[in-house]
Amino acid sequence: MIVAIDGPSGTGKSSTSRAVAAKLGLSYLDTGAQYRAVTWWMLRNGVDVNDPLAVADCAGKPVIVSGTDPAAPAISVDGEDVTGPIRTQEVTAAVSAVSAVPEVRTRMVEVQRAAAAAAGAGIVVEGRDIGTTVFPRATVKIFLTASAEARAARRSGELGGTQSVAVTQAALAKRDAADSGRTTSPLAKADDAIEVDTTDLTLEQVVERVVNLVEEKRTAL
Ligand SMILES: Nc1ncnc2c1ncn2[C@@H]1O[C@H](COP(=O)(O)OP(=O)(O)O)[C@@H](O)[C@H]1O
Ligand SMILES: Nc1ccn([C@H]2C[C@H](O)[C@@H](COP(=O)(O)OP(=O)(O)O)O2)c(=O)n1
Repeated sequence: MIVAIDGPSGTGKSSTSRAVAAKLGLSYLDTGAQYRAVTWWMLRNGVDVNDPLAVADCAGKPVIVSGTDPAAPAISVDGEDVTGPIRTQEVTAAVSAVSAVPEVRTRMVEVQRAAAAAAGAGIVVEGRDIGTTVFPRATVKIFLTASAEARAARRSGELGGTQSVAVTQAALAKRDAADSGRTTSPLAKADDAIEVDTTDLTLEQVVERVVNLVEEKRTAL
């Protein structure tokens, strides 16, 4: 059982995926955290993140290990826990450039498929290209959306008011454009994904909808 949850930033992928995995007794994988971890490694090692050749050259170096427990998702690079450090604005600003490099993606997709193969009951995997590229035969594919205003308000809330909603909205738009516009495996809705607009739904409502969709599919299998 593979549940693929894709969508742009701030649509509720992480919160929804964790809650759905916990409710259904499935594993959970945050692929965005993996791209952030590679980006953190590049910055730490002085690699020019805007030079795709330099990034490609060392794409195979960082060893990324992701926990798959929805109650405590953790991620390490070369044995160092980077769960906190991968959320800095510096990493957020650089992650789209790093994740556009094909060599980085090839490496991460291997890690993602291995995590799914190791998950006993099944796994909820969230990202940008899970339904299109990583698991094109996923059991259920969900594509979350929300208005630009709602997404910026949510993210800005998370940053504790340290950044205005307008600045956050501009940064999200820039990242979405880069993620949707890249050549390799861009952010996209799979043809057979079910779109859920979360703008006017509470998190609980979104979780309930996704759990129902997964259970309908399970019954039909
Ligand atoms: N339906 C919703 N309504 C209101 N806030 C939400 C909803 N879904 C998620 N959030 C909040 O929005 C923020 C971003 O959610 P997150 O799950 O990290 O999104 P994503 O993984 O798509 O970037 C979090 O603070 C989360 O609690
Ligand atoms: N499957 C994925 C997941 C994320 N990415 C890239 C593109 C995103 O801007 C970054 C960070 O993803 P993440 O899900 O952590 O982003 P947000 O939580 O929405 O801020 O990683 C990707 O290219 N492919």
